[in-house]
Amino acid sequence: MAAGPALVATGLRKAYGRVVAVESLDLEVAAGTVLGFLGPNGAGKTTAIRLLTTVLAADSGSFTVAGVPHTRPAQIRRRVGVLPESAGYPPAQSGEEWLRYHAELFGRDRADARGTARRLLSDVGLADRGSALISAYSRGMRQRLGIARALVNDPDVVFLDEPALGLDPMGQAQVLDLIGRIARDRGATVLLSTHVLADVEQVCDRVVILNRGKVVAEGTVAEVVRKAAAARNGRVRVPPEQVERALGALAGTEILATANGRGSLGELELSLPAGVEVETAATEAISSLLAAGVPVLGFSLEGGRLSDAFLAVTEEV
Ligand SMILES: Nc1ncnc2c1ncn2[C@@H]1O[C@H](COP(=O)(O)OP(=O)(O)OP(=O)(O)O)[C@@H](O)[C@H]1O
Repeated sequence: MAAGPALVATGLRKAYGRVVAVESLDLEVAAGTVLGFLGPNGAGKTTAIRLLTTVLAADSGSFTVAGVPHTRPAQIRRRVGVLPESAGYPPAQSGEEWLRYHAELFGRDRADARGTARRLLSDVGLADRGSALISAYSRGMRQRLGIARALVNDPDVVFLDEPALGLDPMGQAQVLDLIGRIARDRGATVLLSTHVLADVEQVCDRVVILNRGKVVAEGTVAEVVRKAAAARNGRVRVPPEQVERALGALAGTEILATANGRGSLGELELSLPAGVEVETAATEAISSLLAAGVPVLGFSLEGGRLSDAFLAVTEEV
C-alpha cells in the first residue's frame, strides 16, 4: 500500500462533443476509505471512474492513483480493480476458469492463478460454485464474481460501479458485506458508485456528491447531512406536570416549542428556525430547562438523512 492519499484528482475534465460529462473534478481520498460516489443520472460518475481507471483520457486536469501519476496509465491499471457498470461475463466458462484467466493476464503462473482464483471465490462466498458455468449463476453471484475479478491483482484502489444494481435484498446485503471486508481485510480503498443511499450510510466512511460533472458536497455522511440538510425538528420529554414550566423556559431560547398532541404525556414538539445552528440551539434548550428546574427525560432531534442532503445539493433550480 502506497503512503499518502489513494486518489487525488485536480481539475479533471471530460467532454463528449458538446456534452461536458466531468467539468472540473477535484478529489482527495485517503487510503483505506470506502467512498460513496453519488450523483443523479448523468452527473458524470461513470465517466469519472473511466478517467481514473485510465479507460478514457481526460481533456485536461491531472490525477494520481496510489501515488502513480496519470501519465503512467499502464502502471495505474496494475494498481486498480474495476467492476464496470455493465460487466460482461463469458457464459461458457466456469467462475474459476474466468478468474484464473484474469490472474494469468496479470502475470501469475498457472498454479498461482489457480490458488488466487480459489481464494477469491471463497472470499466472495462462491467456493462451492467455482466449477459451475457462469451462465448458471444468478445475477447476485455474477456481481460477486465480478468483484472477485476486480480483486485478482490485489489492487490498492477498487472501483465499483453500481455493484448492487438489480439484486434482491439478500444479494444486496452480501455485496455490502463484501465491500466492507475489502477495505477492512485488504486495506484497499473502495470507490462505490451507487444510487442506494441507505447502502452508503451503512458502509461508506465518506461521500462525494457529483452534480453536472462537479463535486457539490464532500465529507463524512454526518458532515454532508449537517451542511445540507440538518435536523430542523425534534422532541423533548419532561414530567407531564412540568409542561407549562418547560414551555416558559424554552420561550427564552431560539427553539420554538409547542405542547401539541402529546403535551399531556409531557412531550413537547420542537422546531428550529432557519439559520439557527443545531448543536448550539439544542444545548441552549437543555440548559434552559435544567436551569428552570425542569427534569429532561428525553431529547431527540429528527436526524436529517443522506437522501435529504442529496436532494438539497442536486435538485434543479
Ligand atoms: N460515450 C458517450 N458519448 C456521449 N455522451 C456520453 C457518453 N457517455 C456519457 N455521456 C454523457 O455524459 C454525461 C455523464 O454521463 P455518465 O454516464 O458519466 O453519468 P453517471 O453519473 O454515471 O450517470 P448514471 O447514474 O445514469 O449511470 C451524460 O450527460 C451522458 O449522457
